[in-house]
Amino acid sequence: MAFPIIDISRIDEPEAQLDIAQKITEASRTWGFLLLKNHPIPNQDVDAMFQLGRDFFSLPAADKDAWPINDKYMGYNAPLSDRRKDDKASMWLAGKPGQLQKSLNALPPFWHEHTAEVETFKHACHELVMKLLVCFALAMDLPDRNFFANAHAEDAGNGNQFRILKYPARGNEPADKITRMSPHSDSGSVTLLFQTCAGLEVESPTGEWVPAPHLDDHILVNLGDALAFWSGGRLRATKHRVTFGSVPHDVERMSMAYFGKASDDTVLQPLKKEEADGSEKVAEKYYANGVVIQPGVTVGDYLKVIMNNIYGNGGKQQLVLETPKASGIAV
Ligand SMILES: O=C(O)CCC(=O)C(=O)O
Ligand SMILES: [Fe+2]
Repeated sequence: MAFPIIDISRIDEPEAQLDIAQKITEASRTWGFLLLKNHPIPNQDVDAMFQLGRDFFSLPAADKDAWPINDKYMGYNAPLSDRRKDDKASMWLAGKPGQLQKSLNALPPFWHEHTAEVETFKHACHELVMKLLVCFALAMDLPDRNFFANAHAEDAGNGNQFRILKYPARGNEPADKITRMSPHSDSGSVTLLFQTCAGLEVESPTGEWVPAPHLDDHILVNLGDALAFWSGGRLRATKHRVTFGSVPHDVERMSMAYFGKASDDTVLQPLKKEEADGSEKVAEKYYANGVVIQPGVTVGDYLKVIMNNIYGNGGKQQLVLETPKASGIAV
């Protein structure tokens, strides 16, 4: 089954929308990953954001290290600090619109004069996430096309997350000795992923690791566990990882991820799924990244546990070396 590539140039046209929605939703059910072609985010804005990231990461450590990622997903994540093994650095710029300018003390000074640019880019990403959420509801024939989108207001709670990543060139290290990004599924709803070159691998519908294609000017989309659970299994949160097997040893890789998530007070009650015999089945439990999600949990509570697993208590940069046994989630 070929990796899905979907042209969304006509996504706003009523005559074309249902067909595009069905293609996107089918790809999200089978692969949980797809490439968007002819999307509305200007390529020069993507390039400009990558350039900001490049300029920032090339600063001396002293200009970055004093602003580690906080529990609002803002700040810098130095190389090898995620679970002390992934060889990448990242900069988190989360929050609802306007929040970056209000949180300057959490951000390295480099970003202080770029908050407006980042906010504009995040807003464009969010608009696209909303369109995709409408597509899912349309293709699932839900009574309200905004069923998912309404829970994803851009200015709700702590807002959405945006992350710029840099994976250094691997130099003389053997490609298979380095973990770039450990296998994981994303935790929220819809992730938009921009990349400067290949390197991402995803679990195919038949369970093998396969490279996600890298095509200029396309956006990769994948789904997170909260939405997969909520959809009652109609959407798949696919495991993915980053290796450098397919990237020349002297090439660094950058990526940017916009993580659209439902507002923290959203209660996850999985949609019922009709079985072949006409009976209705509801998912009772769902395992994701060492955490159990059960019906009735809120997105906020669930994400808190995930954050804790990756970054330690309250996101205060106390690292946990082992993922704790599934616990803590209020169910
Ligand atoms: O760098 C990439 O391509 C993947 C990033 C990713 O999976 C993540 O940030 O969750
Ligand atoms: Fe991811």
